[in-house]
Amino acid sequence: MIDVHELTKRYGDKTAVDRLSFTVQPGQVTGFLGPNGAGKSTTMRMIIGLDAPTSGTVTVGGRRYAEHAAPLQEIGTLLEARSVHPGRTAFAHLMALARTHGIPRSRVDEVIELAGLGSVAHKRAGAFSLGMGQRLGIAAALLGDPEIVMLDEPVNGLDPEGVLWVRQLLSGLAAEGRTVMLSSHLMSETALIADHLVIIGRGRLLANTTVDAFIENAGGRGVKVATAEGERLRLLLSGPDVTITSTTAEELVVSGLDSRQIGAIAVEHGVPLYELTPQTVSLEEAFMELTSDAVEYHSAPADTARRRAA
Ligand SMILES: Nc1ncnc2c1ncn2[C@@H]1O[C@H](COP(=O)(O)OP(=O)(O)OP(=O)(O)O)[C@@H](O)[C@H]1O
Repeated sequence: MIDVHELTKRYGDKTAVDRLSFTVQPGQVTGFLGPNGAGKSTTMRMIIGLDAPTSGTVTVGGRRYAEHAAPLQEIGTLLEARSVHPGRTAFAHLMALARTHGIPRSRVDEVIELAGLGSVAHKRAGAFSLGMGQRLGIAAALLGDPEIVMLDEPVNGLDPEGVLWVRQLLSGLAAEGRTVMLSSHLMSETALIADHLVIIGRGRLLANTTVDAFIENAGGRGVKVATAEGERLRLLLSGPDVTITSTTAEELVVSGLDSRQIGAIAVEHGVPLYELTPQTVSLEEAFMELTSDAVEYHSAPADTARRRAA
């Protein structure tokens, strides 16, 4: 468990983190969200003692980070994906880290496999793509087989296969009872990976909620379905936990069933579909609404910018 209590960090006049309190529980994936500059990295740096709080406390597994004899085995972190010597191979980088903690070579081989780095393990890390660098960072975080894993923007730069890999990896770690925290500034992406959300803006806590509750508040997990047989499909999909609204005769928004279930029912009854789209827009909008007062730099709406330029 990570326990953040009344944590505050000031840089001169700037308050980066403002009396922030939350806990990250074991057995689930917690998404730590906020717009750029919200204070996520600063908070994570304080969690592992890279920055000293101005006030407040934070403990990792019941103790301050510095009090752990072998921190790598307590909490694995990815904070700066590119903090690898570019001339070193992935293997050499992980081996060097392992030696500082008495971790055997067999574990290095294991995390290389786990991170899908087998074919590039002996290539210089400086030549790695952003995605490969992220995988190496995640491999390093897992090296000590830690009970707590904290990753800063782990899916940044990953292709869809990489995002899926991170998702499966993190939910697997959580299922083993570990504490998993990842930061992001992308709501819809995080909602796919996380079970719980801690959302901050301007260093302050804005929401501490389950993903399901957040989605429910944002209008539910709707799926947009378009068909020429709207009325028939509505009857076929109806059920006690299903809500269906329609914007036009050919368009339904369904909650309570996912797109896979809707597609299967449509095929079973021979109803042709033109569109079957899980709606994530409302989620992103709800996040933007929640954090809008906390965004440091607002961009002008596109039409205002165009008018100004004209
Ligand atoms: N060393 C520093 N000195 C002065 N100000 C800082 C320092 N580090 C961070 N800040 C400021 O503190 C605020 C929070 O920054 P932080 O990097 O923690 O945000 P973030 O949520 O991680 O953002 P991003 O998503 O852009 O990484 C920002 O306004 C930032 O400019």
